[in-house]
Amino acid sequence: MADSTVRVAVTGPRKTRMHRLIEEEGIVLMPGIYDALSAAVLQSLGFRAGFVSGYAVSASRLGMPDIGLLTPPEMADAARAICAAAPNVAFIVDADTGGGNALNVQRTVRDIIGTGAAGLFLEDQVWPKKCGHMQGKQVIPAHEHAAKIAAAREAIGDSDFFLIARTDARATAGGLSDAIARANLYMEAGADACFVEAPRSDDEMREVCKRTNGFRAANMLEGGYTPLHTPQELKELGFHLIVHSTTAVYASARALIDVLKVMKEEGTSRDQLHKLTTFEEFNSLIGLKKLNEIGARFDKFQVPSN
Ligand SMILES: C[C@@](O)(CC(=O)O)C(=O)O
Ligand SMILES: [Mg+2]
Repeated sequence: MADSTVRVAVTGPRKTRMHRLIEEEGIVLMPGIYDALSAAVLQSLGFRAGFVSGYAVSASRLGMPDIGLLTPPEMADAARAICAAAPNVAFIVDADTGGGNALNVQRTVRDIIGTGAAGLFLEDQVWPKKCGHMQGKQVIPAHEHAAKIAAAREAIGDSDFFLIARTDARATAGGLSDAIARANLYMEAGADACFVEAPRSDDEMREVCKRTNGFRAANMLEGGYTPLHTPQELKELGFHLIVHSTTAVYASARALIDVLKVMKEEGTSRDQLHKLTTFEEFNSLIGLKKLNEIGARFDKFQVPSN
């Protein structure tokens, strides 16, 4: 029988950045971002954690949907730029299926640790995978994914890095019960948290929280299968981590469409300045002042006088 209590206190020797955030905040809100600029915005607003979304990186980097076209090195490259642009934010990276078998998973995990990220998601879909809220998903056998989770755990070793095991089985013939059994198996294999993707109602979300062990993640994808909730509501249901995978990329797309549509019609941005950041605001967002100060210190090389 699975433990249904919401456990927040973290005991034992492994306590990563993410464990500490969960302990301090009770539930950790992670907007999905996709490049250095969106990461800088997140940091400037004071978010302590963020999610490098495969869906959003695939869209922003390739201009393509989340159907398994983005490769693990492309994702690691995006994560590197993101972590560098927002060093105060703990990022969880979407590693999709990890790129193949246990050996691929270990290479992917080490690459992502090298980006400075705080953890990753590893899912049990058949490659090429699909966004969890699209039709036609398939999953690999549970024991195979459990082995991939164990391989990821071994690759993590003593690193300050958090492992979230995701299952997409809710959408397959096994349904919610299989998804819950898989989540618990993956926790036994060494995950720090589980993520049952795309429950379809509050009742299903409650069931997930009642019957899975350890920390739990929820995905609030606008237009997806899962009802949208506030952090407080999700905490009461029994979740500890929230990813908002699509909010930022949808907001950017909306803003770009609206402003550029008018520009196409009118040929100027003159009447839309209120919809844009200002020159000063934008330069400040991406750290111009600090860089100018550093540059000024090295303007002239002076030999220290004795
Ligand atoms: C969380 C997600 O994997 C989207 C999804 O499959 O639901 C992402 O890439 O943001
Ligand atoms: Mg994804």
